[in-house]
Amino acid sequence: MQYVSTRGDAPVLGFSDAVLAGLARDGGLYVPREWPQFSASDIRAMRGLAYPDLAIRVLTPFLGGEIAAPVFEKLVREAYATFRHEAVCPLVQTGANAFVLELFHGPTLAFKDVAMQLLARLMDHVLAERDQRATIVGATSGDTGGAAIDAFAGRNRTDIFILFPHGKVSPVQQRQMTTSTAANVHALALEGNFDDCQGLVKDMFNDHGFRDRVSLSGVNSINWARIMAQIVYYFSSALSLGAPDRPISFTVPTGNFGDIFAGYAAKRMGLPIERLIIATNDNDILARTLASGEYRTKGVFATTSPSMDIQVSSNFERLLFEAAGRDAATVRRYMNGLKQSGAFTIETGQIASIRAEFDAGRAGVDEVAATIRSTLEASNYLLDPHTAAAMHVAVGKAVGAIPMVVLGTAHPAKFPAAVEAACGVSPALPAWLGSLMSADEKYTVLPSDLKMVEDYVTRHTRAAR
Ligand SMILES: Cc1ncc(COP(=O)(O)O)c(C=O)c1O
Ligand SMILES: N[C@@H](CCOP(=O)(O)O)C(=O)O
Repeated sequence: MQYVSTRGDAPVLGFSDAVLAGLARDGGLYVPREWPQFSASDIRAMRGLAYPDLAIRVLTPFLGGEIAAPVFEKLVREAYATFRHEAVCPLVQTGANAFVLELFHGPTLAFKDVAMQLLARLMDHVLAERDQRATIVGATSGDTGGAAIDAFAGRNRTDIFILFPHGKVSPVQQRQMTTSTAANVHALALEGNFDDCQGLVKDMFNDHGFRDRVSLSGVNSINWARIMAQIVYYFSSALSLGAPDRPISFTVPTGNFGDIFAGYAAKRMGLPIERLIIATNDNDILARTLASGEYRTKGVFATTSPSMDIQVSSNFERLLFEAAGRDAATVRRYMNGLKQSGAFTIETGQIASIRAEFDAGRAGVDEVAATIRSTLEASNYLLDPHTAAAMHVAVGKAVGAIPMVVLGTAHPAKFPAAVEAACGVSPALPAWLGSLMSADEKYTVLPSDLKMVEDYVTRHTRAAR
């Protein structure tokens, strides 16, 4: 398997190089040259597999033979042994034909753990084989940072720098980043919002001198391996509900479009998915884009679902590449428009092809709170605000007998204030995270300034040449 850039002007890479590359050198995102295919009988044969075995089956075609089967199996088993639920990603019924796919049983209580635990092990393996080190720089609106720090803490071949928007993440999210005692972990509170953090990370990748000097790698969903690992739970949940003999729809709380793009990938690989529904909060750029065909950024609003407070939705570029028939020139034109004027208009045929697969809806802060309350009353099920945004959208989009799976992307205890304000119940952190809120915090506040962040990284990484 080879990986090509959505902007068509970067080297074509094999799997291991794509894992280390993060962003392509032309500013684009890597995608597999073709989608592995599973027939209905291949999918039927996956029924009953334990999650790690399913992951091995679904993901092996992406490796292109670069990682020996016993090694990959060991990495996968170790990654999912960190989860505290036997099913890894269990499916819970919350209504007639309505389900929540719980993705928050990993070490940091968010869906990011599913991919990050595997990615850290894959990177370590590739770096060890090459006897190299890497500097990881990541941006977070709250959950990626904690998951990445947990997965990479103490790893000898990587130093990790996480940029989070100062004062704009929940206290639990912040402490998951700032209480690590590992010497290779650096939490950086940036004066700005998530889009500023993500913009700086991309600028660092596009500064090739810096990139090469520190052997830069990325752990955001710009890294193909993040998306890849997230494909598996679309298969596991659909199989539980009768795939491939029954189509399933998914509603996904969406920010950077990584999670829902993994669903699109699963569909392209043969999984019978009826609709992929994008749920946004008040930062509704994707819902507006689907309605109007124009992608137009406006300011970021702070909401009770802070991890979705995003305007520049990185992985939408991967979808545009597919919708444009993999024409990199079209993607470059759109991305230039975004850079120059904060907007671009999607060609008519392309937006029609996106609408054929996707639907979208928005949940405002009051609707999120009302959904937390009503779901608790009706189903005795406590939602976090991100999952609640998706639940609100899903209710309006459910169609007849087709099961609707809402992706449960975070544990409610990560957002106790918003949950308590909505329904009066303050969810407690699991006992094994008990010391989190009293541990000492360590982080550095930096302005949203490329040079200052690059200088900080250069001074603190062990990978600088
Ligand atoms: C809890 C939670 N839900 C939803 C999202 C949105 O996911 P994505 O960025 O993959 O669209 C995020 C952040 O990524 C998140 O942390
Ligand atoms: N919501 C995310 C933002 C970064 O997304 P990623 O999937 O690209 O890492 C977060 O919680 O940090």
